[in-house]
Amino acid sequence: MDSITVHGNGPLHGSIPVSGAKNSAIKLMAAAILTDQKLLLTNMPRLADTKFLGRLLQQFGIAVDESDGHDGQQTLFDAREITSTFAPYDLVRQMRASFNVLGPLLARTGHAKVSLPGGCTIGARPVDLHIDALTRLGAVIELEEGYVSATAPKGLIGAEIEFPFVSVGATEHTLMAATLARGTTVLKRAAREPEIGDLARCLVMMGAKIEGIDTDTLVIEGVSSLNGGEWSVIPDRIEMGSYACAAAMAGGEVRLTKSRAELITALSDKMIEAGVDIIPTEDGVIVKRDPALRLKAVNVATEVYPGFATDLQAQFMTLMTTAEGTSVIHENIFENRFMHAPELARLGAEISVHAGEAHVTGVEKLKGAPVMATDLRASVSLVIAGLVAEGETNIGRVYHLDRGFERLEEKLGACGADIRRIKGPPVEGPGDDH
Ligand SMILES: CC(=O)N[C@H]1[C@@H](OP(=O)(O)OP(=O)(O)OC[C@H]2O[C@@H](n3ccc(=O)[nH]c3=O)[C@H](O)[C@@H]2O)O[C@H](CO)[C@@H](O)[C@@H]1O
Ligand SMILES: C=C(OP(=O)(O)O)C(=O)O
Repeated sequence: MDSITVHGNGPLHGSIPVSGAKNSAIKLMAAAILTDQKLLLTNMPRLADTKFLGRLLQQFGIAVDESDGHDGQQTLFDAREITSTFAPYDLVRQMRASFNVLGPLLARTGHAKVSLPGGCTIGARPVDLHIDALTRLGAVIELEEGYVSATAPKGLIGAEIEFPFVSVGATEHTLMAATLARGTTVLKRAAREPEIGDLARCLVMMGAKIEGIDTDTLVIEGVSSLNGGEWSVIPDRIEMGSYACAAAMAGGEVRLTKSRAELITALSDKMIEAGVDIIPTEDGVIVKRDPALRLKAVNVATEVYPGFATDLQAQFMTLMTTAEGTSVIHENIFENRFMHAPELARLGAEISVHAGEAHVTGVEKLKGAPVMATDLRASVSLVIAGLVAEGETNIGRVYHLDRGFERLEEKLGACGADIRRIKGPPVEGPGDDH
């Protein structure tokens, strides 16, 4: 199991290219199941999660070929023939988003058996909304021995579905299935995250008929088959926001490229309020902070898009650990997403957590210590803290980080960070506990 060591060594200066979005790439990969033609995804991040989902797709008989192309890293999917529609527990347990193959398999072949994903450290994360929505589309679903067995004896049939609350995964899952359903599907209270827009636009490129993209009501007119094609994955706003927090924490000037400023507006607004300079550019932002000036504490509450992303909450909490004053952070999406707080406390942060609320009182200095990554975004929040902590911070269990951050040491190292990976024995899959 690898670990990462960081020595706090002052401001960052340089440029970081933002990779393709993990949370878009893995849904686009699932969309490859929907067509018997080739789908080429460009601007693909190479991450533990994409590698792992690639292996699951191969198990269904889908050819997956990674290469370098005109738009950087790319992967070609060929789902001409689906030879298996079974996703075993061992493969789904290691990555929750693997569950999202259920709808596409069902829509394409009429049957699928996929393991329930189970809980993870950030919350229980049930899939009841996914199952209810697929049932509304005419799927016959049985739950037995931890598996969801689904059939669509007459094919999927369009329906009007109003989600009881906003779910990113359930919106994407139902959207994919509905593209091949007979008739019209209306999804109300749909999530509007940019990754859903990316998925919907790729599906339209493949021949799907979707209206209302980027709104909370999606109208899908089912078609009998989808085509292949080529699609470039949108930039990863969570990776971009994480590096913005890193630059703000360490001070200095970092240019984030290959992205779009508006993808992180909710975060930028809070960072500006705290005293960070964020300058939009043609392909991203410049993040600037005079290391001699202390940031001000500001409050945040996580919300569905376009609100403040839960996936940036841990990183922002780290930023607040050395700000002047007390910041109140509400986590409204996941019931247990403050696992990084006790780890940050090991570095000297003053944080108290009660239910869904954390109070962070800024300290003058953090001090290096051994800490443990508990989930993906928690792990990067510890790296960010390590950039300013006096002495050495060693972060264990970085297999969590490898799920979603491509070449992190290289990207931060190029801006002057003193960061290195210490190799340990390999971990099978993206890791067990998420
Ligand atoms: C791979 C991926 O894209 N993951 C993202 C996705 O996760 P994911 O799609 O799992 O998140 P959801 O939006 O579905 O979850 C939101 C809330 O709804 C609950 N819920 C969800 C589905 C359901 O059937 N029943 C239910 O109760 C969840 O437990 C959670 O409390 O959106 C989250 C919220 O922006 C992000 O943090 C994750 O990074
Ligand atoms: C929680 C995340 O991912 P997943 O939904 O795959 O666990 C994340 O990307 O921060």
